[in-house]
Amino acid sequence: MLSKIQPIARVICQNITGRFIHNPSARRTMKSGIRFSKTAKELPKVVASKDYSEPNSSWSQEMMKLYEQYIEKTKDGSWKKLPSYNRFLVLNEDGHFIDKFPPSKARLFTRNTEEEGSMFEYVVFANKVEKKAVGLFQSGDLLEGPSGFVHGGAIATIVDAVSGTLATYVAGFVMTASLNLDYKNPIPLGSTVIIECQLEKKEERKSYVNTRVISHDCTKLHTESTALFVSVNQKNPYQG
Ligand SMILES: CCCCCCCCCC(=O)SCCNC(=O)CCNC(=O)[C@H](O)C(C)(C)COP(=O)(O)OP(=O)(O)OC[C@H]1O[C@@H](n2cnc3c(N)ncnc32)[C@H](O)[C@@H]1OP(=O)(O)O
Repeated sequence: MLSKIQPIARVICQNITGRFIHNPSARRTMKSGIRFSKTAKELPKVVASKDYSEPNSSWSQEMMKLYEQYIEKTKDGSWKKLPSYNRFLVLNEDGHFIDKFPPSKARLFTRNTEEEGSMFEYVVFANKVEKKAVGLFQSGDLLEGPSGFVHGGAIATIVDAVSGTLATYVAGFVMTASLNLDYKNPIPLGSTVIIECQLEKKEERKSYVNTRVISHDCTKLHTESTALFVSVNQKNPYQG
């Protein structure tokens, strides 16, 4: 088992709480719902990789200004900046990687390029008490749909990613069961928008999230969305 998982372990390192798995011998229950048992000490050390939600030179002034506003909000502990990597680590309840983990070339769809600014530049902040998340999203040239505007599928992707992050943050491992979008106004390619997500209600395994995508200056509503996320045993999604 160990020889199989070592190559994967070098690449991935994420849990949604932002805590890295640098101490495999620790026995604890992660807030994400991914449970580590004492057998986790058999796992190789997992090394942190790049946090793609850190600012880079492609970020616009608008993106940076909003980022700094939200960083300010993290200072009293009410909001938390969630890190973002290009793989998602899933362990079973015994602390081992699940059998059907994607091959090592797999990348999170929204983090699949090293070319800064070309696709999805985004960062997510979350407030657990208020059950809210805010995504700051700057669209890159490779996300074009209608000339000069962002593709509707790319908008759905980033709304799914940010609202799904909120659902994961409050409910643990989830899958998107439904995602409904109303496109109100096109998003200019290259612009920065704010993605505001609110957990509307949670009923047992079901988390309902409402989302609004607005312009960086809050003057225009671009998209509205409702989504249902269903909590699943983390082993299920990869069982054929
Ligand atoms: C770094 C972190 C990043 C996090 C962000 C990630 C965002 C991206 C997330 C994704 O893209 S996930 C990929 C896209 N989604 C899928 O491929 C999911 C495919 N569907 C499934 O796997 C299953 O249908 C699902 C897990 C959603 C539910 O199957 P289950 O067998 O586990 O549950 P079940 O069918 O019993 O439904 C549980 C409850 O949800 C309800 N439900 C399920 N699907 C529904 C639906 N579509 N609409 C309304 N209700 C639904 C269902 O009625 C039931 O309600 P009750 O408990 O009240 O009876």
